[in-house]
Amino acid sequence: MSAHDRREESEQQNDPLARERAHLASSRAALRTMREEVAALDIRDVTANWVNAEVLRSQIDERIKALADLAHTPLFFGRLDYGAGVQEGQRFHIGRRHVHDGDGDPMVVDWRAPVSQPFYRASRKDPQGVELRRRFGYTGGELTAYEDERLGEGGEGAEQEEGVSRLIQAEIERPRVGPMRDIVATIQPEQDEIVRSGLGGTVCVQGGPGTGKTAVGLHRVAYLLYAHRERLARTGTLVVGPNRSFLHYIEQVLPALGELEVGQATVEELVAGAGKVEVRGLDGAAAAVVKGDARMAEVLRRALRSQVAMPVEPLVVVRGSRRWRVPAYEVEEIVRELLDRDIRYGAAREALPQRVAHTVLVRMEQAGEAPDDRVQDQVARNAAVKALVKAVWPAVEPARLVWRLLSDAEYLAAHAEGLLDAEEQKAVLWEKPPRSARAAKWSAADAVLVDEVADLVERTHSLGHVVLDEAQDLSPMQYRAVGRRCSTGSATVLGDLAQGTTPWATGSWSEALAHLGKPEAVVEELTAGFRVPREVIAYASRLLPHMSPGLAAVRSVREAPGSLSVRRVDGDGEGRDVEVVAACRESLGREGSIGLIAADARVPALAAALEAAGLAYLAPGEETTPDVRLTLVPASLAKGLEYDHVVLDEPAAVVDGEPDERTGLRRLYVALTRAVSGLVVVHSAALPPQLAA
Ligand SMILES: Nc1ncnc2c1ncn2[C@@H]1O[C@H](COP(=O)(O)OP(=O)(O)OP(=O)(O)O)[C@@H](O)[C@H]1O
Repeated sequence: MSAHDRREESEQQNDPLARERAHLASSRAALRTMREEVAALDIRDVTANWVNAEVLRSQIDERIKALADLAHTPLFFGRLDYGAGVQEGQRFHIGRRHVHDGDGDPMVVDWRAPVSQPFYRASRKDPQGVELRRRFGYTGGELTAYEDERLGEGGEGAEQEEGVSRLIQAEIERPRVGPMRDIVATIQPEQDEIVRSGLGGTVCVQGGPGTGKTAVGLHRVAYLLYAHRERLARTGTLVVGPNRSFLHYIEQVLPALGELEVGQATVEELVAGAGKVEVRGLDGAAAAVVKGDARMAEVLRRALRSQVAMPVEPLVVVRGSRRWRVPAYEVEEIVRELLDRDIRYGAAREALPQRVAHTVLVRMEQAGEAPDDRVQDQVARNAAVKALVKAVWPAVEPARLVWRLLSDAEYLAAHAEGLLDAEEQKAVLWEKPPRSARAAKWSAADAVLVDEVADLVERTHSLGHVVLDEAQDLSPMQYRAVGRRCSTGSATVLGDLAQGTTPWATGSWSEALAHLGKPEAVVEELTAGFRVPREVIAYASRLLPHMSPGLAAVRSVREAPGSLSVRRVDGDGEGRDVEVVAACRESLGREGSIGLIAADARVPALAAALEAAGLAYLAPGEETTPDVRLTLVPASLAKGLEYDHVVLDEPAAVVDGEPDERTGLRRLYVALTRAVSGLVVVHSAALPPQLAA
């Protein structure tokens, strides 16, 4: 060892930060070795078969990808030193993935491993065997700080009674560029309980804006994939979000956690794929409300069952010189029995010929013949039996059935009797019925109806786990559509009743969960707000009693003095637009992302104003870059998104852009709660009185 090395070693021993940096460096080296080992695997030794080799190769490629060392995601973010107990004297560095040294000893443990759990849960009251918890701070990939909490007896440290620690605060306020990031280093105890809850049960999370619902849902998927990797690899997992721009915003979180296999879709995409109808039409609110109502499920069920017609003539099967006759009432018995059983229309249709053939077989036996199974199959395929099935239990094309219901007033009336009143029936009927199912301009709600019928005909494939975000906005029929995609699995349902902005938005989680088919799900509440500073959330919460009475305001963990500014511009709108552009420019003088949120109808005018001022801007879902950090956001797309700084244009226009006041106020509430560091409200019209109060 050189004198220089010796000096370095002794400095490290005295300097904890230097020691941690050294551990980081050796962990990275170990990760590199792990990657090289995988890359060097010679698959010729293990498989001679070409197909197997291809499969193995792609698995190895995946593994290499998963072992990548990402420059901007620190390899570990925390450390636990256990005191007395099962893990006595053990020390673990906690990170996004497991890293081990040449002897197989862990250098970094995965945050999802059981030994990591106390990192998120232990407190001074309940240390869970932990002596010391250390959190690391990074600047541009460099380990630059740490924060200690001594949880053992008489301990002291960074833990605070109120609010969150300094590092967490800094993490939340770290300027945003690009898509949503993970929160793995700073998951809070109440969030962790949800993240680590078991795969078997469905969890529903109610939480105000910025309480971390989306973050928690995504981390739960990552956790479940770790804890039940094989099972979920077989059954699949899916994240359902409200629109594409939202899905783009969250799409990097799971890959950053090493999970590359999770699907993402909007409800519309889910059902359009299955029902094979393309959504090209729009419904008025009245039609959409009825089409989304759960009573429609019964209308569809009745219509489908009405396709089954009782036989009127006996079945006559000719085989060789003999004729076998089954009277109509006997066939009817079989049909009724199939109708009574809880099986899909399609499955019953497949079972019918075998059942009928069986009665023929019984007759043959009674006549002294000794037919075997092959004979039953032959009879089932006999032309007379086929013709009977076609007449009695016809094949159904789901889109055609829905087309007929929405086109034919009498047909609808026959199946909606006692379920939908005359006005409701009128609301769903097409004014000008398309000539065929193919020619129909299906709406989003129609596609859900087709999907429901498709499921009645043939069971929808169920995934192992589905995360449903912004769930408050789904209609009962949409809940059913999502529910059948996790009928044998479980779900994480995330939402905020106060942010419901559809005419059918759910009023209670128990109702929503019943439609989803998970009435036994537990409803958890998140109450601590991470995104929005205290001053801003207090301002937005003025709306709560007017739009969602009974819901408690979010308790923000962050104080950011000066984070709210409300600017009134006298005179016409031109002055206001100038002020809006000025506010955007001012925000651009700070670090991070900027969202200009405005009523949808105001977007074109503001786009023109930004262009005239030479300010480049993006649409929601387009990734911010260091060069273009401003996004022009129509209020209807703001849900779920966030920006470091928000400029909110004309609150009254946001409220007026909605069909009713309650929806308008909720839309405004969403817009007011997108800011992490600062909100500037610019208006020339009077503020809505509920906000001005
Ligand atoms: N424990 C945490 N540590 C650090 N940041 C957090 C934590 N929890 C939440 N956040 C941050 O707070 C912000 C809001 O989180 P998220 O978008 O998940 O909230 P939400 O409840 O889904 O909000 P909304 O109702 O508005 O959709 C995000 O930037 C998220 O990273």
